[in-house]
Amino acid sequence: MDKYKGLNEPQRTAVFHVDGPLLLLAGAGSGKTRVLTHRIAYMIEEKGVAPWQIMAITFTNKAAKEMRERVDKLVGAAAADVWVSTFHSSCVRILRRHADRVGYDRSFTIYDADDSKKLVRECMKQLNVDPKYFKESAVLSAISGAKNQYIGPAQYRKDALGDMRKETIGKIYDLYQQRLKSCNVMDFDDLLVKTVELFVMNEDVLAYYQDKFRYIMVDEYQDTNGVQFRLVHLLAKKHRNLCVVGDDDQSIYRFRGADIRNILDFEAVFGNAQVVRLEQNYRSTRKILDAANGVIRNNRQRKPKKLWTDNQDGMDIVYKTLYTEVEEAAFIAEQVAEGVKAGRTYKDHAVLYRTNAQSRAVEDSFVKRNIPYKLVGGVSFYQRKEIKDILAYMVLVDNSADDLSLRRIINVPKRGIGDSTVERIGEYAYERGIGMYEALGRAREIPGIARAASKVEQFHAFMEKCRGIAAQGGLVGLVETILKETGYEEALRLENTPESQDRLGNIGELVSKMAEYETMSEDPSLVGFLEEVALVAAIDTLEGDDNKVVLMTLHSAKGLEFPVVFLGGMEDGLFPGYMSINSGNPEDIEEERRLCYVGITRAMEQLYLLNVKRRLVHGTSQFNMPSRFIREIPQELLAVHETELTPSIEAAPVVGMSPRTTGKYAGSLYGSGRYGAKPSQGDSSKRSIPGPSDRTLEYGEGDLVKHGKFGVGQVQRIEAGGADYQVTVNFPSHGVKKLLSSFAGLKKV
Ligand SMILES: Nc1ncnc2c1ncn2[C@@H]1O[C@H](COP(=O)(O)OP(=O)(O)OP(=O)(O)O)[C@@H](O)[C@H]1O
Ligand SMILES: [Mg+2]
Repeated sequence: MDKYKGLNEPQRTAVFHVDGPLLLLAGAGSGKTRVLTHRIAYMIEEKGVAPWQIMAITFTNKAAKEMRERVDKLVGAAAADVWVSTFHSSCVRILRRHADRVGYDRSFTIYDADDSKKLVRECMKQLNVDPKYFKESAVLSAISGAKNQYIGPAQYRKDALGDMRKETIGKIYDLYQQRLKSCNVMDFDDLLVKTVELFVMNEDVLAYYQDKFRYIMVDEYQDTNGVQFRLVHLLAKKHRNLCVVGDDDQSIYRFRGADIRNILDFEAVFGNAQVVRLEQNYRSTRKILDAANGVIRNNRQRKPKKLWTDNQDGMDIVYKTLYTEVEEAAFIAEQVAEGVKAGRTYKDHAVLYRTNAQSRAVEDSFVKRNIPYKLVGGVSFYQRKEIKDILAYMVLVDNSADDLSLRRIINVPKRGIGDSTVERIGEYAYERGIGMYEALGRAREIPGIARAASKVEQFHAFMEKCRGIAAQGGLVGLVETILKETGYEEALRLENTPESQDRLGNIGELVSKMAEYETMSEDPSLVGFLEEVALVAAIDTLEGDDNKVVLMTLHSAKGLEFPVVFLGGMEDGLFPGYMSINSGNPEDIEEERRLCYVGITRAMEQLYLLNVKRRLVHGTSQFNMPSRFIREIPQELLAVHETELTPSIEAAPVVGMSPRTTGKYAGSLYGSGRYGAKPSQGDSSKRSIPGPSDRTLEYGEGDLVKHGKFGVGQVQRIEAGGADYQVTVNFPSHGVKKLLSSFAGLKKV
């Protein structure tokens, strides 16, 4: 039972409560996820629960991977059969076995958002819906919203009666769903919807899984939506051994249908639930935690709670205003470089932002300074054109009913099959109720494509050949055939531009991934590979062992932690965004505030809050006020920098910086010596202090210094003490130390 010594009392209560419903409701960094992993260990080792009877669901693939690793470490090989996965991958696993029970072939394909959008576009075209009035993305998000609430097309159309706009969307939804089904394709939301449908319609299947998964755990439960709730409820209602874990203050996916009531109503839905609250935060320094508490307490819609910590006060939170986003980015790069010089690793640092577009400037500055970084989200690897092209070939080999993939590549690279030919093939197939691929085999019969018929036949023959190769296994062989015989690779090589080189590099990466998949997986198959690819959420590109700075949106940072966190763009209009400021709905600001709370609580030791006076957004300058969330942080927690403040930002507890023209831009936040440790200190220009023995120190109050034993710390006070200086330094890992400068060997970092 030694394993459980590292848990506090309420954590242990939660770990040892195995039977019956359990709600673990607690703030950020209080060890919720840690409880889950220990609970799995406890059930297997102490309660004799079979690993395959345990299902643990997390929100992102990255979180699932991390949980898997932690469980493996705690339990060892015995844990291999525990299902640790996201909702989506659990559903895929279930549907691969039973999709026929909901009218799909088990080899169904999975569409990503981009594919779905294309299909919506096609449906709109077929229904003559004017894209001027209906944006695909809006239609798709309405469809997705409906699916998240488990509302099917029929129900949607019924509810829409009388609302013209909704009626139209209902029609599109209906056709979209038909088209998906006829191509044997599911979109991301369908994975959940169809699994729920499977259980609702097939009692035997449900009973099987209810008995299989006797113990169910869900992390980040505050962000579950309607269909996810149904799924969990169906699975758990027989044995009622359900443990959900979450924090209402971290509910940030309302826009994707997350329903905070799922967690707030848990006790009502599952009677006799044990409720455990955790209040001690183990992740962050006290200052960081106080800042987070300062922000979140402004939300009205929350269960009051207060997190405390035994951790050190830690360093002041750095708040800095720069002039442009380019300077903001340069500043971040500078700080990372300094941190690394002082002994941190790159991956200790994370840059979090509200919108993906903000990453661009940061990336540029990192490239300039040779700082390795990893972008999570944005245009992920699998969204790149060349990757999607090659994968479309492979999807078509796997599932010839997938018309969308066929359309994508029938003339890529160009092989003389024009748009009108493709349309004719589509019409021909549609009239006969067959797939386009089947129609290719009858090219000669298709009216109006006479000249292209032989090209179509050639393409068909080539695809047949590929299917032959695939049937014999050999993924790499298949992809190489595609790359060579279609001329795809050659065309890029001839183009010989930096972009085409880049694309070739990406393709090379894809081939290596396939090779790796083939050697690593127990039972490699084309469909298995494609599944893995389809499930790679953006977050997956974040591999633990890569020593790189992580750049990602606040949304994808949920559940993660980093020693140093930069929150850029702390501006009203960006964070919180204009939409939420102007919506008139206070809930929108509250959601943004929760996101801010999530962001702050990712930081373990050091937090930077940054904003700029002028930001280029879509090519136009925006002049934003500092984010209201900054004002909500107790001012004494912020490191203030004396500077020539402009009147517009003086009102906020702001640190500005002098314009670039007046001198060197603050090379280091502390390094320029113009920062005081406390705002109250007023003048903090302590570039160097003349000392008793006429020596000068290279650091001033507020500076970061490195000590041989204690690591990096922040200078709080420097006092002249006879022949030497007494320097008070706050080391996050060792607390506040008073040192004599001549002995301490402190180096400014
Ligand atoms: N009892 C404990 N003793 C020491 N460290 C702990 C304890 N509980 C949790 N921790 C550590 O605190 C950090 C936060 O834990 P964890 O990630 O489980 O929190 P969480 O509540 O899931 O946070 P979030 O709300 O952000 O998901 C981790 O580094 C974890 O190892
Ligand atoms: Mg967690």
